Amino acid sequence: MLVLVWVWIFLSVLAIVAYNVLSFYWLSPRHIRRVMESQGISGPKPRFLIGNMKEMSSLVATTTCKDMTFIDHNIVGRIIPHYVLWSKQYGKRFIFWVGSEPRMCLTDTNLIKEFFIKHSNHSGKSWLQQEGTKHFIGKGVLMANGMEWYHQRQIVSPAFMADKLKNYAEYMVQCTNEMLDSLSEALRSSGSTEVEIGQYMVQVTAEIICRTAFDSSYEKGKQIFETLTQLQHLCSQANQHLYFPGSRFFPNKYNREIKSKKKEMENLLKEIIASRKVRVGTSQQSDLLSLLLSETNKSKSKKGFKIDVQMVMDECKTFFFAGHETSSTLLTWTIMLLASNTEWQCRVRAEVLHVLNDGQTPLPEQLHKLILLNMVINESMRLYPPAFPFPRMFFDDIKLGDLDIPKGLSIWVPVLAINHSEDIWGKDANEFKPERFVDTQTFTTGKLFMPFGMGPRTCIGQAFALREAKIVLALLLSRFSFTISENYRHAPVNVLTLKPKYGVPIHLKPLSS
Ligand code: HEM
Repeated sequence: MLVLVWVWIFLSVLAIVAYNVLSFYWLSPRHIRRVMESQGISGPKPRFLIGNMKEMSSLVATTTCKDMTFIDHNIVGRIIPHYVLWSKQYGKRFIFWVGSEPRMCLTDTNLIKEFFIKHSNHSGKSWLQQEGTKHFIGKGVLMANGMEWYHQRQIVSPAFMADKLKNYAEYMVQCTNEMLDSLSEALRSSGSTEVEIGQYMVQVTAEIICRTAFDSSYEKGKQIFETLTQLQHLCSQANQHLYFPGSRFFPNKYNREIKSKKKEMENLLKEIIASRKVRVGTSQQSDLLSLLLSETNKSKSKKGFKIDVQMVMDECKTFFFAGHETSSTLLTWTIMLLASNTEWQCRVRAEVLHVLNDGQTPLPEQLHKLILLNMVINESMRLYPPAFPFPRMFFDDIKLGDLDIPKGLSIWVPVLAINHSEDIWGKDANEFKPERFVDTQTFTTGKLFMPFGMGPRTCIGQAFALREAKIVLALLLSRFSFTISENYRHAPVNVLTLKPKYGVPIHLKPLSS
């Protein structure tokens, strides 16, 4: 009798699992496809489990296998060739499949605004995205959904208030001056004028986030950054197998390595946390880490949300990643643009020297006056957006403009294509022309420009990132002039952020000489 009960339980569990797998991988995608096709929206035919992943990766492999012949900013066909192909075949709104997840491409300005602003409560990061980043940044604010996201955002927001940013500016200046000193030293010791500037930008942004968010030095944070980068690469390789049910449990090379790297990183984070726990409560520190730690000391909040040590670590990983990868990319591309457009470099330098006076210690109120520099930064983010908003999945059936959107469909906004669209920016959309940003009103009205996302989930570090970019660039411009090296190979690639594949070698000349 007992055996029969066990067999019955086993078969019931098996039936539930089978139904869920069937529903997730077949019934629900089929339903979504039917609903969208009935509204005239179609796309390339997906394959079972892998969707259109194979076509996408082979298209990208073909377009990125070679360098571009000259510094051409027309990079849409290189970075998102599938968008170019499918929008021609199926129109601007089309559906493609990442594994079993259907994503609808959306380029219509009004619908994008409606989607990000009005429907953020009904949408969020999908299971596939969360699984893909789980071992790398965990369930921090970037990947959380619903009330979990809301509470986390409330907790970390004070670290990005205006008064905190003012304090951070001092660290930013200090870290930048140290980086510029090490640049001077590198030139002196090597006897060469050439440096790969990207690595200096990675270092300075890492140093800044370590000191401002975690009150730790780069030396301490360095190991974390290295482990995080290794994890990022391992996870992106392992993600190619995520479309198969249960693939994360396979004891393959990636999963084993991911497990051990994750442990290594969390041990490092635990060390930082333990050393800070001693100080929390005794000091007036209000950086990100102390805000998080003081939350762990509280008993349950009103809504039952409690932050534990794992959550603190996930938040730290999120900020280590989000707080420096994007910023270093922005700085590197901007330097590439200024190094290959020396007329603009001279104009911005003249502004910097005029506004900063001694050029050594930019004050927050002076940064607001760097209008030309701001225009250059915007133009850089338009041509080479460092990050794109993640696709968002609808968790309810909703109406978006004229469309009935079924639950389970994700929206993908091709920011790069929008930023390079001739319909929006004019015939010179692929040229470097910072003057298009002279009139800031343009962007609050017609044009869609969203380097930091939009709506309630907009980038929490936007003001931080812009302040940091202005300080680093202003100080660099006030100490050096630079030109692009003949060794520069123009080869943008998308590896979570949009990066120059071989870095950016430039020739530097100290201004005093
Ligand atoms: C040039 C620099 C940066 C760019 C272009 C950028 C861009 C973005 C974008 C597009 C999003 C939205 C993602 C989405 O909608 O899925 C985002 C979110 C986020 N960013 Fe940034 N970011 C930058 C710098 C920073 C910095 C310096 C920090 C922290 C110190 C930061 C922390 C975050 C966090 C925590 C989120 C998640 C917000 C949420 O979901 O509520 N970012 N960023």
